[in-house]
Amino acid sequence: MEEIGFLGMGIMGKAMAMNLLRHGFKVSVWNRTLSKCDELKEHGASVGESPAAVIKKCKYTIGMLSDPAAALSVVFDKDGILEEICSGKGYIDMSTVDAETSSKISEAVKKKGGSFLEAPVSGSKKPAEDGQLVILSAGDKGLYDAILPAFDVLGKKSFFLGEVGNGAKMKLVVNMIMGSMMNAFSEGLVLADKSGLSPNTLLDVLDLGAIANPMFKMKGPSMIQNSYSPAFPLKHQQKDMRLALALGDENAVSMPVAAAANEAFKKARSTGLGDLDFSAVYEIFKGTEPSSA
Ligand SMILES: NC(=O)C1=CN([C@@H]2O[C@H](COP(=O)(O)OP(=O)(O)OC[C@H]3O[C@@H](n4cnc5c(N)ncnc54)[C@H](OP(=O)(O)O)[C@@H]3O)[C@@H](O)[C@H]2O)C=CC1
Ligand SMILES: O=CC(=O)O
Repeated sequence: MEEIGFLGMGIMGKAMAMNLLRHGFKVSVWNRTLSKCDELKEHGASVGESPAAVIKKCKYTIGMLSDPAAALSVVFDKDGILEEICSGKGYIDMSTVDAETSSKISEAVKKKGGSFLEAPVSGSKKPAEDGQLVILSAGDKGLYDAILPAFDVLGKKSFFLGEVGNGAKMKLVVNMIMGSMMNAFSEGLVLADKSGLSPNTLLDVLDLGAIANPMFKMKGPSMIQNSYSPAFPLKHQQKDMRLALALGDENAVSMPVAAAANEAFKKARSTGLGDLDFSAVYEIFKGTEPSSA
């Protein structure tokens, strides 16, 4: 396949670009903080000086940016994607954003003759490293078909969900559920501890029953040790709760559980936990500050 552009070398983007390199793809990368491209360069990537430069060089470019503001910035700002996107080129935004942001980008790219696919992912740092993401794409079907060889490396399953916005909405619903679960899990760990039970035994019991899941299994032991090295930063989980609640507003869906979870994530952010893993919301329920990160 032709050289693939990759914008955004954060936790996810770096792992995904590395994975493409490992599988023999030629990759051209860009990151706002340029030094984060160094490791990729050592592994054979070329480095572009701007999003526009990467788009100019590559037929297909992937973006993995933090939030709607960042996703819009790489498209619309100076030296952004719109300066070079044209007929025959495609942009694939894998960031988690709302449907409105995605539609804005899609319209602008299409107006320049380019094609657009949104493709947010489910799965965190480790699945990104291992090529085990779940890819939730929507938009241009031709672009989806063309980029599938790369998706097959990045993910274990790719969905095509139809018109732009459907991928974004699906991702927000999934993360709304995940954020709410993390809150219930944290409350349960505190309740076990305060009522004289062993949180470790709780993990064993949970893992054998109907609500066993990879998230409890993976995050539980480190949470009990107050260890929150970021795989999925808490500030991004709170962004996803906020965007999911807005989707609930638009559709008049009452979401009291998600609203309460959002408050806990907001509180965690306000106490300086935003850059830690989203499981650090546990500290809010314990009513303590983390002793280690
Ligand atoms: N981490 C995870 O487990 C998962 C994350 N996601 C989603 O993927 C996306 C990326 O997440 P993750 O990699 O964890 O996030 P990080 O915070 O690690 O990385 C964010 C990236 O966005 C860039 N960025 C931020 N603001 C701007 C801006 N204004 N202009 C240009 N670039 C900008 C950062 O650049 P710089 O280095 O210069 O700050 C960095 O490359 C998010 O939408 C997140 O919700 C989805 C699934 C899992
Ligand atoms: O968006 C986060 C994830 O783990 O999926």
